[in-house]
Amino acid sequence: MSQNTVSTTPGAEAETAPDTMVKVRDLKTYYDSGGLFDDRPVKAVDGVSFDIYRGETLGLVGESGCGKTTLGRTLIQLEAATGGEVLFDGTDITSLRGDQLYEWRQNAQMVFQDPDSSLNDRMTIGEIIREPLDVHDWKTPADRRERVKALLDEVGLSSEHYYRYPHQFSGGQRQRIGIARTLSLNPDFIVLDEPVSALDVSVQAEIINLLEDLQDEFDLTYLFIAHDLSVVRHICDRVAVMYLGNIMEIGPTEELFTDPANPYTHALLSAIPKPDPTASRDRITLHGTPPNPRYPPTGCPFSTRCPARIRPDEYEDLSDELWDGINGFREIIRERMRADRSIRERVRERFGMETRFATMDETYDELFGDVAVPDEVDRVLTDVADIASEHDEQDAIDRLNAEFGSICDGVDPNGGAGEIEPEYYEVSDSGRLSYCHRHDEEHRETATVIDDRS
Ligand SMILES: Nc1ncnc2c1ncn2[C@@H]1O[C@H](COP(=O)(O)OP(=O)(O)OP(=O)(O)O)[C@@H](O)[C@H]1O
Repeated sequence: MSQNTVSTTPGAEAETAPDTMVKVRDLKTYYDSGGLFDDRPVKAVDGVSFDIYRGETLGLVGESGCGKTTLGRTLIQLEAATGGEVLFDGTDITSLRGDQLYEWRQNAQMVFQDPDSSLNDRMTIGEIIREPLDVHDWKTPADRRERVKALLDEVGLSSEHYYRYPHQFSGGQRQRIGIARTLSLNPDFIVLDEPVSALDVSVQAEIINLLEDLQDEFDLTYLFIAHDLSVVRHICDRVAVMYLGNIMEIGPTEELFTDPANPYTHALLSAIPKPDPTASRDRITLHGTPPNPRYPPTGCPFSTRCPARIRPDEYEDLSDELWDGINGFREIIRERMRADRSIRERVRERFGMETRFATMDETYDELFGDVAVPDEVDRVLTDVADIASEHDEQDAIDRLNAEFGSICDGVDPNGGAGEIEPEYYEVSDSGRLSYCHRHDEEHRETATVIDDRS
């Protein structure tokens, strides 16, 4: 992959880009955490910018909890944005209220993952599909009945199903009913939130084919949220990869799958089980779980687990094992800092009694017991362990960062005080974007760094 070092703002290439339907700019959706002692919000979507082109299927992938559903819901205003803009054909829908929002909603709908819980069991199929038409007072009751019958036909059901109830249908048929309801007001844009994940594998392909047919017939634009990357590869024109409320990479599907640019995309793709177990691509083990979105790390959101995290020059030659151990150490200290320790636990600690939290010595032994640690590194790590043992976790992390931190942790290499975040870099001729410092030409490319590890 040729590395293009020009950093850019997503959507900046709009003049030559295909017809843009939705422009998302610095969108944030935070949830109040309702914490008694800590009122920091859950940063479910933490400043994303991207475009959705008319008529395309844009995939949205990432681990559970990274903010996919929240982003999808915010795009159609089922969730209120905390900040930023969602421009649909130029109108910022985050600022619509009352009648205007109600009118606009006809244009954008959502298909939910679980067709069991999204259909009201006490309503007939006809009533369920007709409800949006009734709510919007669409034409006459007779027109509505006709429209519902036509929609039943469109989704592969029949008009006889009008007076039946959801429990009389299979999972796949119920999802067809959900799709018919979604189509009733003739939307332009549909968020498909894991539309086939709850269905039997044998039925998934049928629903995917139906969605593709409907897209062609009604010129629909889809945001397709999914866990299953093989489905995404099959159905999506472009893919956005999300991690901890941020979009890490976005670009054409095939390109992104065959030549990922962002370290997180590498990691996500390497976790796909391969049909051929002897295939050469190595699995990158992602250590730990994603950080809590109430306490995202400083700098790059993926820095705490990144297999290609940039190191300070003097530590470039440390073994990967030791480097991973140091990163794990930092995460454990971060966790301790935020652990929701019960009052009882705190009292026990206060009186020097044992608690369920491992001591720093135990942690240190576990991480570094079997690893060769050069003396100068050992001195720093022992120092950090001592500071953390005194519950000065922030001081311990500051000490770790001062020694081992890099631009990825938000540390300014020029000694500035502000926190540095990555920028988007254009990484291919198609305009694919990746959010990672590695694309700056002064650093080695991600693919090389990852290859060297394996
Ligand atoms: N109503 C809410 N109130 C508080 N926190 C929420 C709420 N909804 C979601 N969250 C939190 O926001 C973060 C993002 O959740 P979201 O459901 O958007 O992720 P996701 O990627 O869709 O996950 P999944 O794939 O499991 O559906 C999670 O940490 C989640 O716990």
